[in-house]
Amino acid sequence: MSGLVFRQLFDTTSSTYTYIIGCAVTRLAAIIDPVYEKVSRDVKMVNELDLKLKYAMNTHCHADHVTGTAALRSATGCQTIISKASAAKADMYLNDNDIVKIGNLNLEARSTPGHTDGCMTFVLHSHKLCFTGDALMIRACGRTDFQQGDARKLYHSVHGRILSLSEDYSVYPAHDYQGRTQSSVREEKLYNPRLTKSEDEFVNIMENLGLKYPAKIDVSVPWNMRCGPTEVEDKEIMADIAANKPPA
Ligand SMILES: N[C@@H](CCC(=O)N[C@@H](CSS)C(=O)NCC(=O)O)C(=O)O
Repeated sequence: MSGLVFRQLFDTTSSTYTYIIGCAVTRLAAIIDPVYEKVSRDVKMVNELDLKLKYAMNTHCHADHVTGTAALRSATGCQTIISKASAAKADMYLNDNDIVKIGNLNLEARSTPGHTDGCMTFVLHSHKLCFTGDALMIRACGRTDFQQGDARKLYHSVHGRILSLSEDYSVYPAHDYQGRTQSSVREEKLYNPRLTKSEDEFVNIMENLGLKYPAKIDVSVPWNMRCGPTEVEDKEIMADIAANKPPA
């Protein structure tokens, strides 16, 4: 990928993908959807790639893991970013169609609500990549039964803002639970078992997913509304997260 330094990292506990996107010329970088317990790994990787972290961003206020964005700011001096519509705390807030400049790279922020109101998909047109968070997953999509979940909104977000990209765009989600790493707009248009259906059928599927609530929802949402802990992988905080104890 000419001009781009790109890594996909995985957290086995929450099945979260974290992405590093770096400009090969200026060495400036952004990290998307970092996990609190993995911040040391991420800082090491950024350093080994000879990058300087400019932004730590979230696609949305996650409900299943605590974000590493504020800890990355403490460790590297980067700025934290989330959508304005998320109502979560950060240094910078994104609105629909905003562009995040990372050296010579331009990352477009597309509002894709439905899993939460503040969900954004980040699109790197120069390299035909999109980071879909929990809006579009591989052969799946984000659930719509809590936070501000709305299946009809999600259906229109995914069709209007993601599957409308050209078919050769690669799709990188925030999670996969079956070991898959990436997809494409073409594959999801053809094979997504939910989004290939009519809107009404999609709503029916989403109302009957029968998923348990994420184990860490009660600790993740309050932390993520404040950008996560500022301490880097603090043992007591990690023990509290493991014990489902929300921030004071
Ligand atoms: N078991 C996991 C939570 C799994 C889950 O609910 N995943 C979410 C995204 S994280 S809020 C989702 O939208 N899943 C959709 C799907 O079809 O799997 C846990 O306990 O954390």
